Amino acid sequence: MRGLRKVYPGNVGALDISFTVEHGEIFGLLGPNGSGKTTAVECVGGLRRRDAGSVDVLGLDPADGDVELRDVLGIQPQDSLLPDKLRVAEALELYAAFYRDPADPEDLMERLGLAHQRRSYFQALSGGQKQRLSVALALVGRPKVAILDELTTGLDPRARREVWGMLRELRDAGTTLLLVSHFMDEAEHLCDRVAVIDHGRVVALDSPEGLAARVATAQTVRFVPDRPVDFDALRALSSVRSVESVGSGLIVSGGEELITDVVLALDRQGARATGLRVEQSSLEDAFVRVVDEQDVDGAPDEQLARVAEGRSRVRGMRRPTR
Ligand SMILES: Nc1ncnc2c1ncn2[C@@H]1O[C@H](COP(=O)(O)OP(=O)(O)OP(=O)(O)O)[C@@H](O)[C@H]1O
Repeated sequence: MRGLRKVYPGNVGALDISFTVEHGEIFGLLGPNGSGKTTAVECVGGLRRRDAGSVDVLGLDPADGDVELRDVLGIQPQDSLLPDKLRVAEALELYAAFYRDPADPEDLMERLGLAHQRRSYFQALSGGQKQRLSVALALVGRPKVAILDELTTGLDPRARREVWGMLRELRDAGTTLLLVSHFMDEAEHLCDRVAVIDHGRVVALDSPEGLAARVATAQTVRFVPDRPVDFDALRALSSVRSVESVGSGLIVSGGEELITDVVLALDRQGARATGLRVEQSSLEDAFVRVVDEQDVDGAPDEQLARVAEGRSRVRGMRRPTR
C-alpha cells in the first residue's frame, strides 16, 4: 500500500497510509478507534474504493474487482451479518462453493470449536460463536492472503489462544495475514510486524519487540522478602526510582539494571525475594506512548522542527500535517 487516501467528510479516514506486508508474514494494524485501520484493510480487500494511492495484492489491484483476487483473498469483515435462518454448516458450505479448492468445512468447524453448533441458526449463536464463524468464513477458501478485522473480539481466552495457534499454523504454511486488532497481547503473541495508525497515517512500524523496546527502560519488580528489609538501602540504588510497600510485599520500579541491583542488595541484607515477578514495559505502553506523542507533540511546525532535529522518538513517524 502506497499513499492510500480515502477521505470521508470531516477530513477523516485514511489520509496517507503506506506499508508493505511480506509474503508469509502476520502483519498487524493497531491504532485508536477511528484511526483508519478498517478503511485501510477494506481498501486492500476491495470492499472500499480509495480516492488516491496504490494497493497491490499479489500483483493485483483490488480496485479492479478481479475475480482472480477473490480466489486468493479471504476477508473477515468487522461486522459479519448472515441471514438469521442460515445454519453454521450451511454458511460454510455455501462459502466453500465460491472457491476452487476450499478447505473442508467439517475440519474448520472442528478447529474453531463450532462442531456442536453445526446445525444452529446464525441468529441463535452467541457473539463469540458468530465471531468464530466469521473467522472460519474468511479461511474457508484457503486464501493466500487473509484479512482479519478484530478477529478475536468477543472470544473467550481459550478460544483466542486456539485461533492464534491456528493462524500461526496458517502463516507457517505460507498464508499471509493482515490483522486489525485492539489487543496488544494478540499483536505481541501473533504479529511479526505491526504498523500503528493514528489520524489516518502510519506513525510507527516495527516488530512488536522493537516497538516495546522504545519504552523498555522502565521495569517493575514485585516480590515478598523473606525477612524485613531496609527500604532506604533499596532506594539508594542508582537503578531504583521508587519503592512501595503493599501488604507483605514490595513493588520496586526503576531502570534497566533494576533486577540485578535489587537481588544483590537483598542478598547483602541476607534476604531473599520470594514470588518475584518482573513486569517489563510492554507493547501496550509503547502503543500509548506513540499515540500520545502524536497528540501532545504540538503544532505541525514544532513537530517538523523536532523531526528535522532528530528529536522524535518515533521511528517511521511521518511528517504530521493535521
Ligand atoms: N462509510 C463511512 N462514512 C463516513 N465516515 C466514515 C465511514 N467509514 C469510516 N468513517 C470514518 O473514518 C474514520 C476511520 O474509520 P475506520 O473505521 O477506518 O477506523 P478504525 O481505525 O477501523 O476504527 P475502530 O478501531 O473503531 O474500528 C472514522 O472517523 C470514521 O468515523
